[in-house]
Amino acid sequence: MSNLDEWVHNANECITIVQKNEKGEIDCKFHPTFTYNIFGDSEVLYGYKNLNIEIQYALPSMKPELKVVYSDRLAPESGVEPTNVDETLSKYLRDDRVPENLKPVNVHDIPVLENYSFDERNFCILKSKPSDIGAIMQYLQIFSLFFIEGGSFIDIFDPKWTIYLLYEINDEQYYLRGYCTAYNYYKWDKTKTDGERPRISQFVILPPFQKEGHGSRLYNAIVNIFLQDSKVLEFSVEDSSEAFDALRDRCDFQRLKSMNIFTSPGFHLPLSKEWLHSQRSATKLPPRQFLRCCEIALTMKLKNLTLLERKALRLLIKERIFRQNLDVLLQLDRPDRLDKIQGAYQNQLDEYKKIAKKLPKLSKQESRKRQKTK
Ligand SMILES: CC(=O)SCCNC(=O)CCNC(=O)[C@H](O)C(C)(C)COP(=O)(O)OP(=O)(O)OC[C@H]1O[C@@H](n2cnc3c(N)ncnc32)[C@H](O)[C@@H]1OP(=O)(O)O
Repeated sequence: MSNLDEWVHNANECITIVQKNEKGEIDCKFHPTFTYNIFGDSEVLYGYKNLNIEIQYALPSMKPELKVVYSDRLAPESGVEPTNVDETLSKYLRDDRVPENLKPVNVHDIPVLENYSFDERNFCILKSKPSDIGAIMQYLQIFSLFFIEGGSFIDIFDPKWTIYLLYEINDEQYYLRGYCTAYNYYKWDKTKTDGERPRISQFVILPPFQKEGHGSRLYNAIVNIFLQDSKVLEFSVEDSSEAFDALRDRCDFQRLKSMNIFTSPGFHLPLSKEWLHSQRSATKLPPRQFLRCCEIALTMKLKNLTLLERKALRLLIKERIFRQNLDVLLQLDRPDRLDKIQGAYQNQLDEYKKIAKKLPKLSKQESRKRQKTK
């Protein structure tokens, strides 16, 4: 047998996802980020030389065609069973809980939430129940495995799911650029019996189109829907990733800024529980995310804070760190616990300073110096 490395391949590098338009022209090509759900934790494929796997998606139906090409395959006498690429991958290419031969979806019929242009290209965000677009959803599910760590298939027939699709429109053809699913939980409230708490579950912008602002556009369009819907009392995010956290912080901070939260009369240290409660409910953010945005804004004002205000900010952040890590911290003796909290506080402050560098500066009014008292 020749060099062993020739027969072993990283699945993420071997697989290429290709989108083709209705004329069969290539729209874009990219690799998956994760394949551990499909091929196991090592994401390794064995037993082929020069292995090349293409999953070709036909737009707009997203019907996939799998093409596996290699120059040589290990013979049975070698004692090594080559990975059954075709069979293993095919199980995930289509959600087999969806009946076959569903009526094709006409993308033009999906309700439009928003249109926008970027770089002289046109985009639209569509909103649908996944079951209404089952013919597309059956093939889209694998993208959550490919791009979200811990991603999984959703039950498209559960009416509590909503899907938001992002398409680029060119010559009246629709090109998929990303999507987001959200699940509608019930939220109890004294004043409302039909309160809802949607949770953003899967959020993907296809790799060639990341870092162009589409993720922020899609997130803001979805949040605007939540803000306009009187039934929605709060919205949250399921198992976020580092990149999505960054996007969320940036978008939430800017929205709160434009809602004048940081110029509200009660926005001063120490923050009162009443102020936090009254202001947060209008933003529909979960308490932790609302507080995080406030802490970022206060960190941006750090230079203008008095010693007492700085102490109040330190206590605010440390108290939150303590509450969030109660179980672990209570197991430490007092000096170690204080040390850990101080370290976590310092890291948090450094993180906020990094985030703040990418945010628009606070206006003079927002970051005004404390009025000197005589
Ligand atoms: C709930 C969940 O599903 S968590 C999992 C989230 N999904 C994933 O992790 C899957 C893989 N990743 C993705 O799908 C995407 O990277 C996302 C969703 C995380 C982000 O989407 P994007 O479209 O890249 O976001 P967006 O473009 O708005 O912002 C990303 C960065 O690009 C920058 N950017 C935005 N527009 C431009 C532009 N025109 N030129 C250059 N940079 C830009 C932003 O400032 C931001 O910078 P930062 O990373 O330094 O903060």
